[in-house]
Amino acid sequence: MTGEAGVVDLLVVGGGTAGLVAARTAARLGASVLLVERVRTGGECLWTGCVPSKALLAAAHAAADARAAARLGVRVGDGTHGAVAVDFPAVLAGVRRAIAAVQPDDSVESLEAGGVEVLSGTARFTGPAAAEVDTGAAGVRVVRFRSAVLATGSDPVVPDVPGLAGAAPLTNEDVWTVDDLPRRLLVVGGGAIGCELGQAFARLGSAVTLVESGSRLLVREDPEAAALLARALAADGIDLRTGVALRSVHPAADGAHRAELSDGTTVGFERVVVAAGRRPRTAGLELAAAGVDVDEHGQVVTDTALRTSNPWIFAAGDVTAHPRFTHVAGVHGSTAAGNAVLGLRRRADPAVPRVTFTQPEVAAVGVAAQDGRHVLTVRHEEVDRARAEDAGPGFTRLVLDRRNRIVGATVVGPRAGEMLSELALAVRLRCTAADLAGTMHAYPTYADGSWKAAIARVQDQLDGRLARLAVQVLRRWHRSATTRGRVPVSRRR
Ligand SMILES: Cc1cc2nc3c(=O)[nH]c(=O)nc-3n(C[C@H](O)[C@H](O)[C@H](O)COP(=O)(O)OP(=O)(O)OC[C@H]3O[C@@H](n4cnc5c(N)ncnc54)[C@H](O)[C@@H]3O)c2cc1C
Ligand SMILES: NC(=O)c1ccc[n+]([C@@H]2O[C@H](COP(=O)([O-])OP(=O)(O)OC[C@H]3O[C@@H](n4cnc5c(N)ncnc54)[C@H](O)[C@@H]3O)[C@@H](O)[C@H]2O)c1
Repeated sequence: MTGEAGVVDLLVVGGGTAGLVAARTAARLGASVLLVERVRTGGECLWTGCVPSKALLAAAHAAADARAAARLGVRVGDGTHGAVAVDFPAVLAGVRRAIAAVQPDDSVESLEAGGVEVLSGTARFTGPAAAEVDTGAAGVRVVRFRSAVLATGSDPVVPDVPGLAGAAPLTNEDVWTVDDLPRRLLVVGGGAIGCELGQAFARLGSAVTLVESGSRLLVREDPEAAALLARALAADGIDLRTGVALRSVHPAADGAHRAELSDGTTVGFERVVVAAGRRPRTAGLELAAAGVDVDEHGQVVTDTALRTSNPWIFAAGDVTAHPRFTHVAGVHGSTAAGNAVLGLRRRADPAVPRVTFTQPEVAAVGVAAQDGRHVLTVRHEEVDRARAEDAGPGFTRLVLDRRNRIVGATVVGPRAGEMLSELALAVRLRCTAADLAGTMHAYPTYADGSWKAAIARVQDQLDGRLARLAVQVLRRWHRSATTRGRVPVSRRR
């Protein structure tokens, strides 16, 4: 059966974060909006990404905190490491509850209440302003559109390693469905997913080996932040193998497997999770028919206003070359929809905050420390809250440009992600170290770290030759003015 609707103002392909926000934004602007989703609205973040991983980490961190409580004089059970019991099915039930709690916000009902028409099916382009949606039993629907937002997300990459397929590798898409806690878990990849899942499973009781082919974890972040995280993961019992790639996988006794690594060593495991990067989801979309270009990695190419090579088609979220985060998908979805419906050229904000939700959290925004920039670092040893809580190593690092504007920051420690928001605002508003130093911060908070760093910079400048001269002149003038009685008595000390 083929049906043809009238021309919609905006076709949105994909009902993950980017598509949901794009559709709602356009509907709020009065446009007629059709959102096509092939599986279920909510996308990766809700079902297989942020929400389940943060729920799993909450359980894992609770187990670790209980084990570490004796350090603060609090005994759990008989106080031994094994006294903390993890009920893995109950942990997974908690993960499902977390998803169910968030799901209504992303539901078809909430979209429809916002004025969005939702069609369940798989879209493909048939021309620069036309698409077909295969709805399964209800047949194919032809859609003509004035503009469109592509928001089809990304798939996990499973490397073509001999024998790996035989070990039934898990990815973020199905790791939530394992019935039993794996006794030995191999994690392939030391990016955000590998670090978060690796720490979660280690803290819940699996013996985890993490293999990363690069020379360190979190390759896009500050090297010292990555080093601190590596120490923390090792303290959780994770066997970290960096600079080593997975070469092949072989069956072993009792349904287990043996991995051979590029350094000649082997690792035994029951289950393997692959977190080795992402691939944009464009297969079957017939982008060529729509005149939409992709780059050599298959990512949809956009300009700064998120417009593709077809001026009426925009793209947002993981399918583009932009950093793969939910907040990026949401903000870019909104920007793309606004530009598409109103004909604007608003730019996507380049200052992207990023947080890896391990313990310690690793949070960063803007540019990393590099030559030619002024870098200020305050370590946990100088932050009273960290000292009071015996928080372990961590730091705050600010990166300044030549005019003392904050252009980047990295924070490693408890609640680093919460601290980051102030620094993201500082980067966006081009605040200087003096602006941050002049903003009173509550004591004792971890944000003391960034405050102290900014104050140190201002004090540094006051120690400069010109500043010292200015202070001397001011003091002399003040002294002579008070002597001559030109300054009111109330201002004299
Ligand atoms: C384990 C994990 C943890 C994460 N944690 C975080 C985190 O803590 N914070 C953070 O910011 N980010 C996190 N991310 C990243 C975040 O999940 C993604 O960046 C974000 O969900 C991308 O949203 P999207 O809308 O671009 O894509 P998606 O959410 O993947 O949505 C795309 C949608 O398009 C649909 N679709 C695809 N093709 C078609 C078609 N032809 N027709 C119709 N529909 C189609 C798909 O079914 C899907 O629903 C995490 C990712 C993972 C894997
Ligand atoms: N907290 C968060 O915001 C959060 C959490 C999870 C994921 N994410 C997003 O999801 C995206 C995907 O995450 P990811 O961790 O899969 O990708 P990634 O690209 O960040 O990391 C993948 C890692 O796997 C390594 N690798 C690739 N092939 C390998 C092999 N054969 N053997 C050993 N190592 C190998 C790579 O060197 C790389 O370091 C990230 O870009 C991130 O933005 C965000």
